[in-house]
Amino acid sequence: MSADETTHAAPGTGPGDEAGRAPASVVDAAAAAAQEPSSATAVEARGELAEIEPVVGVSKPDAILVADDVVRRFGGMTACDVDHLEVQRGAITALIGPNGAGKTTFFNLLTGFDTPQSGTWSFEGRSLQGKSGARVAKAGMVRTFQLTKALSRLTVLQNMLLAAPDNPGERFWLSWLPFTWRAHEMAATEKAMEILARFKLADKAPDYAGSLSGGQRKLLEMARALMTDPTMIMLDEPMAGVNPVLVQSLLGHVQALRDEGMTVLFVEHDMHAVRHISDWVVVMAEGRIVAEGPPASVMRDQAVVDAYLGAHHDTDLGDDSLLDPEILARLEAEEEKR
Ligand SMILES: Nc1ncnc2c1ncn2[C@@H]1O[C@H](COP(=O)(O)OP(=O)(O)OP(=O)(O)O)[C@@H](O)[C@H]1O
Repeated sequence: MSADETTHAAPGTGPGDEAGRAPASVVDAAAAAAQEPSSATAVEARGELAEIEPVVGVSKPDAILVADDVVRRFGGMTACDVDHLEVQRGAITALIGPNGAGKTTFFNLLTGFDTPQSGTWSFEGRSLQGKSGARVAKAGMVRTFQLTKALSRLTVLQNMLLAAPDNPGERFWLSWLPFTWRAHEMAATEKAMEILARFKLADKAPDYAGSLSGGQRKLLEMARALMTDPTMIMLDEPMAGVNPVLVQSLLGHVQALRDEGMTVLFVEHDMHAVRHISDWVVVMAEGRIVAEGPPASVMRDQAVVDAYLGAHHDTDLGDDSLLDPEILARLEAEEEKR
C-alpha cells in the first residue's frame, strides 16, 4: 500500500507544538481510551491467544475469519498464496511483511475488492468469497480507505454521511419520499457527529477533509468505517504518513476499538506500532504466510528476520526504525521547516 498522505497541520489542531508535543486534547483522548477497561471479549481473546502455539496456520480458539487456499496471480507472478489463516475474535491482529509481500492483495481479496483464482474464506461462519465489497461490509467486516482526492474536496461530515449504510437516496422508490431520506439523514448526521466527537473531530465537521492533518485524516478514515457498526475493522496502514507524536494517539484509538469488543486486523509497516498494540502478528513474504504468533516471538523468528533482510538489508526488527523511508524523509523535511 502506498502512503501518499502528507502530514500538514491545521493551525491549533495539528501534530503538535514546536517542542514536538501532541495537542493535549488528542493525547488526553488517547490516554483516556487506553485506560478504559477492556471488554470481557478482548480480555478473553488475549488470554486464549497467549495459550496457543505460534505456528503458521494454527487454529484459534474463537476464529471470526477463516481463509483457505487463497491464491491470486498476476500473469505469471503469484502475489498471494495463503494456505490457512484464522483471525481471533476480539483481538488486534497485525499483518506485516516487506514491500511486495502480498499484504494488500490479501486484504483486497478478503474484503471483496479483488477476485482470487481460487480460495475460500468465511466471516462469522458465513462464506464471503465472491461477495462484493459492499456485501462484505454489510456482513460486518469493514475496511478503511485512504482519503482520496475526491473525498478531500468534501467536508468531514459529508465524508461520514457517505459511509452511512442504507442511504434511502440510493433507492429509487424511496428517493421520491423526502420525509424518508430527511429522517435518515438526521439520524445519520447525529450518529456521525457522535463518532466525530469520539475522535475529537466534531469541530472539524464543516471543514474540507483535505484541510486535515495527516493524523486527523487517519482518524477520519477510522471514523467513517464506524458508521456501519462493524464487527471487525480492517485498517489500511493506520499510521502511514502520521507524525510520530500522533502515532501514540492513534494507537490508543485502535486499542479502544478492540477493548469495546471489536476485532481489528491491520496492515502496518511501523514496527513500533505493531509491537505496541498487537495481540497477534501474521507475517507474509512472497505471497505466503511465513510466521504468526505474539509480537515478541514473531520478531525473533528466523523466517521473519530472513524475509525482512531479503527486502531491507538495513532493517532492524528490534528497533523502531522500520518506518517507510519515504514517510521518514517527509517527516524529516517537515521538522526542518518548523
Ligand atoms: N494489479 C496488479 N497487477 C500486477 N501486479 C500486482 C498488482 N497488484 C499487486 N501486484 C504485485 O503483487 C505483489 C504483491 O503486492 P502487494 O501490493 O499485495 O504487496 P504488499 O505486501 O501490500 O506491499 P507494500 O507493503 O509495498 O504495500 C507485488 O509484486 C505487486 O507488484
